[in-house]
Amino acid sequence: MKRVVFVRHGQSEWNALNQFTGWVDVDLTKLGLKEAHEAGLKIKRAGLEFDLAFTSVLKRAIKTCHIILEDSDQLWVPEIKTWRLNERHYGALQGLNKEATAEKFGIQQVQIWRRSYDTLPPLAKPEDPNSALNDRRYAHLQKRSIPMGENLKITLARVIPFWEDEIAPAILDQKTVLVVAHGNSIRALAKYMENIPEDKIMELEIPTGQPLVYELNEGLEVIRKYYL
Ligand SMILES: O=C(O)[C@H](O)COP(=O)(O)O
Repeated sequence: MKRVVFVRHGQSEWNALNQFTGWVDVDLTKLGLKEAHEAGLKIKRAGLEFDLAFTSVLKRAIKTCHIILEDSDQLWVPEIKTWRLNERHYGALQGLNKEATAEKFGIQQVQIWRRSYDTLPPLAKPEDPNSALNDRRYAHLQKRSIPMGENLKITLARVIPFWEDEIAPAILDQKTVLVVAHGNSIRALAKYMENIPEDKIMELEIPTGQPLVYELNEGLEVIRKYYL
């Protein structure tokens, strides 16, 4: 039987402040570190041994990945980092407080921005200091003509090619794989793997720091899914 384990990073500084985060590269909080250590321990206790780990290019996921591998005594495991597993880019919402934004634009609008499948967030302007990030990571979006902000549909369209090209072949090659990513990149993967319809995916929430195991058959269809 084949296995892939998804873990959303531990609580980040902006999760704690309830701010839209997206591609802003914030660190883990103390609680986030604790969640990562607990995830590592759960994986160790479950006897899960990985052959390969994948994570994003954002430090909250990378650190969670390293803590898990260290605490389960598997720090040797080869690791691949990719922007394709990043959190969805939250456009001009990045850095805004979710509650204050709901007070300004209404709870319903904010819920649409957060959970609608194909509504884009308000787009960030590249020169907007709040969109952070004048850095090379934005070049990935620009080069691919992806707008400065993603909905789940666009997120899925950039996550799934990576699944198809890198993760799925590794699993088919008998490798047990760890994927440490983000709420919305994991939702995109779950939607694809479980064939969850567009109007149902908005109900799926991914908690921080909880290892989610998918058992798969030879054709990579989901047999069973459970949290450790
Ligand atoms: O980027 C963020 O703000 C969070 O990590 C995910 O946020 P969401 O639950 O509002 O999509």
